[in-house]
Amino acid sequence: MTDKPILEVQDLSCHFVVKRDLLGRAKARVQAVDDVSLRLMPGETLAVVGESGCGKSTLGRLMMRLIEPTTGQVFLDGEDITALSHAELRARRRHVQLIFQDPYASLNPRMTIAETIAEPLKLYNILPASKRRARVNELLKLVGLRPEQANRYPNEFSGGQRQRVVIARALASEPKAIVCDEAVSALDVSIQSQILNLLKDLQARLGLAFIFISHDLSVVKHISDRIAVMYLGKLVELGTAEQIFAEPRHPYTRALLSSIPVAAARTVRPPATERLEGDLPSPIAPPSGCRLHTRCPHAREDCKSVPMVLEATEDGHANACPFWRELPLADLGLSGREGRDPRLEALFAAFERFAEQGRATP
Ligand SMILES: Nc1ncnc2c1ncn2[C@@H]1O[C@H](COP(=O)(O)OP(=O)(O)OP(=O)(O)O)[C@@H](O)[C@H]1O
Repeated sequence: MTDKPILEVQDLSCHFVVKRDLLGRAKARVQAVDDVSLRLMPGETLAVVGESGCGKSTLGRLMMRLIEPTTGQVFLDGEDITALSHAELRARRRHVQLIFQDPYASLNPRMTIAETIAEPLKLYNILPASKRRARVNELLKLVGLRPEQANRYPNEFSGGQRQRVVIARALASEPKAIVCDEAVSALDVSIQSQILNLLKDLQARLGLAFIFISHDLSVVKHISDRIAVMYLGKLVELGTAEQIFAEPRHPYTRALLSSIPVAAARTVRPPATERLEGDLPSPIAPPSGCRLHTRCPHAREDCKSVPMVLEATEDGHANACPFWRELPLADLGLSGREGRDPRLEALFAAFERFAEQGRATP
């Protein structure tokens, strides 16, 4: 890895206007992303996690300038893409690709797989028409599909195969980074691990960097180098996957981790010091100070006014709770939880039962 980020966002905010007065002036805004700074290094996987509505997808789209930031900048390979014209931006977009959750919705049902994968080759003028088919075949093989499948339509493929096609199309533009927005969430658990393995394999072969957006901490643990945790548009913690799982510091991260179910049929209720109270506040009028204070089990008076800024310790592990050293922390029992995705547990249990039956049959 070099020390120059492939993608960087600085003080990035996106406030959507959701209500206007008769004169068209903004009356209410959703603070979807608020003052976020992050760097993605070449070849790295950075996960962005948090509850639904915390701003993960908006952040992913801002990184590609698919939506315009309210304030802040996005740098791609050192170049500020928020300052580019739309024509200039189009040329740069090939370097960052986006993979969505739903492989059904992101493929055109009227285009063959070959046409779909060849699209970026044509759009970005990467190859002349005569060489595109050979490249499509290469890309199909790279994602574990067969060139003979190239003339088929998306409806002839399973969910996992379609996601492979989406990945092949993303690779066609030779990106340096891919934003995976809940890229495996819609897939069965066994297919999820195949796609995750494929992404890891492609990363090793092609030196790709990934932003991996997910609400599922047990998925990101195994594939991420670093993890950024978001709450109500703000970054609350940032560290290596090991730091986040071994020593979660922010009460929000701790609550997220302690709510990972331990086993398929058994969930352990987290201790009161690690549980959030109440519902997610409205992002239109987020709480003052630390946005978590209305739900935090450790909240004190100061939290209503304390600025929500990431502070890093020497090891680079950053979090936005200035009081984290003083928190009376319970043992989260993470050694029993880490990576124990309940769906995987169910799958392993099914395998074991199957093996048992096999042994019992003469
Ligand atoms: N175009 C939009 N106009 C108005 N509000 C929006 C728009 N897009 C997103 N939001 C709001 O911004 C906030 C963040 O949404 P976002 O989709 O980024 O969250 P998320 O963490 O990705 O959630 P999910 O996992 O459910 O997709 C939410 O309150 C959402 O309702």
